[in-house]
Formats: sequence, C-alpha cells, structure tokens
Amino acid sequence: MTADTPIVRLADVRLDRGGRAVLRDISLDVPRGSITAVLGPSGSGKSTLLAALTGELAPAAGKVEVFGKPVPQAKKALLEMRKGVGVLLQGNGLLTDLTVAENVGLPLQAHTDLPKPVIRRLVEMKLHAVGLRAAADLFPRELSGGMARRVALARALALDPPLMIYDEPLTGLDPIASGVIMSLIKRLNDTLGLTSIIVTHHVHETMPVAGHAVVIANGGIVFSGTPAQLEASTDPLVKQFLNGEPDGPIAFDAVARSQAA
Ligand SMILES: Nc1ncnc2c1ncn2[C@@H]1O[C@H](COP(=O)(O)OP(=O)(O)OP(=O)(O)O)[C@@H](O)[C@H]1O
Repeated sequence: MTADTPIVRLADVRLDRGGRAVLRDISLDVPRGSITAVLGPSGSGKSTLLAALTGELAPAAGKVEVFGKPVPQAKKALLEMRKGVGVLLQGNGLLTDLTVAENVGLPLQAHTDLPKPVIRRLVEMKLHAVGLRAAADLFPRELSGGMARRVALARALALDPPLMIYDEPLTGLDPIASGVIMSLIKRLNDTLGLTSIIVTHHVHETMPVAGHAVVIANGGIVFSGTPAQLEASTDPLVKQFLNGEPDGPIAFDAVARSQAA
C-alpha cells in the first residue's frame, strides 16, 4: 500500500440483505487522514455499508478494499484486518461488571501478550486521550452518556487502529456532549494520524469536522463532495434530507405509510 492508496475503496459495489439489493453501484474512495461522513435517512443502508467494511457482509458484486486489500472472507485473515479497524458502536458495548480501565484494556488483553503493567500504562494513555484519566476506576453505571461514549472510544482506540469507524456516535447525547464527541473525533483523527468514517444521520453536527460527505438514499450514493458543496446542493433529494422533510424524492417511510393508509 502506498501513501496514495485509499484506506477504503469501494468499486461498483452491490450489497444485498434478505435476498434483495439494499445498495447498488457504490463507488467510494476514503483517502488516508480524511474524515468522511456517510449520511442518509433511516433505513437507507448505512449499517449495511458498515457491515461490508468490517467484513460481516460480503458484496454481491464489486470490490470492497480496506488498507489496499480486498476485505478477507476467511475468518483468520478477517480477524487480523479487524485489529486495524476501531469501531465505535451505537450502544457503546461497555461491560457493566468491569471498571472503565478494565473495559479499555479488554482488546489489549485479548489480542496482545503485553505484560499487565504495560497494558495498564497504555490504558492510561487512551483514557488521557479522551480526557477521562480520572475515571479509570469508575464503573459504567457511574458515567454520564457522554463519558460512557468517550470510554467506548478509548477502547476502540486501544490497539492503535489506523482506521476508525463511528456508527451513529451522537445517538442519545445532548448537544453539549455531542459537541465534545465531534471535536474529540476530529482531534484524535488529526493528532493520531487516523482515517475516520462517521456513519450518521446527524448532518449538522457532523459537517463541521468532516472533509468529505456522502449521502446515501434510494439504494445508492446520491451525493459525494465537500460539506460546503453539500450545503450548496440544489438536488431535491439532498435538500429533502438536509431539511428533514417527509415529502420528496426520498421514499424513506414509504412502507410505513402504505401500511398505515
Ligand atoms: N438482516 C437483514 N435482512 C433483511 N433486510 C435487512 C437486514 N438488515 C437490514 N435490512 C434492510 O436493509 C435496508 C437498510 O438497512 P440499514 O440498517 O442498513 O439502514 P440504516 O441506514 O443503517 O438505518 P438506520 O439509520 O435506521 O440504522 C432496510 O430496508 C432494512 O430493512
């Protein structure tokens, strides 16, 4: 992989779920060091796209490459690739019986042979990176929603993955905590030299930190460009999504409505 190789590349990808195509003709390059926002209304296929990047879902057509190589199908090779991909899941996934430090240390214990004092030191560094060093001995129930998200972020960073994927990182957070998380995502990306993909429907909170935005709707990519280009777009589909309008070319609640009618 050269410095110019995109960290993630999708070429003419089709992704199926339950025997039907959810996304078609998806082509996308994520350059090293960038922050890319993948936006789209509920049910548009954001999680499906994520599943393709982490190798949970094999493409029905086209190529999905991470770190310059096709995402492996074989279990061992896939696990190896995943060590390089930090994923912040929607639900945080913290284990309630473990302290903050123990939660953050889990990936290091599972995937390295490092001695305990080294793991402890690395955990301290990760907690410091998210501004929570003082919370090391607390249990998840003692944390606010924003703190818990930051602990989950520290854990996702534990193995120093070059690629971070954030799945709806703002769900359930108030505006202040949301602002903290977004600036943290940006700061970590820039200071640690990461590449970040943020999958979200929170357009307005995400645009200030993103360098590139992709909107998926109606089974494909309907916009790809800078946040400024997104803001200036006159495409009715993009405008409907940005303005949160129920009526327009995006049929995002078509099923619910026809059932309700
Ligand atoms: N395992 C599955 N089997 C069948 N259909 C599925 C499966 N998973 C998702 N789908 C369908 O694929 C489409 C895209 O779903 P997906 O969860 O990727 O959307 P999303 O954009 O992540 O939505 P949200 O923002 O609500 O999480 C939906 O129509 C959904 O019903």
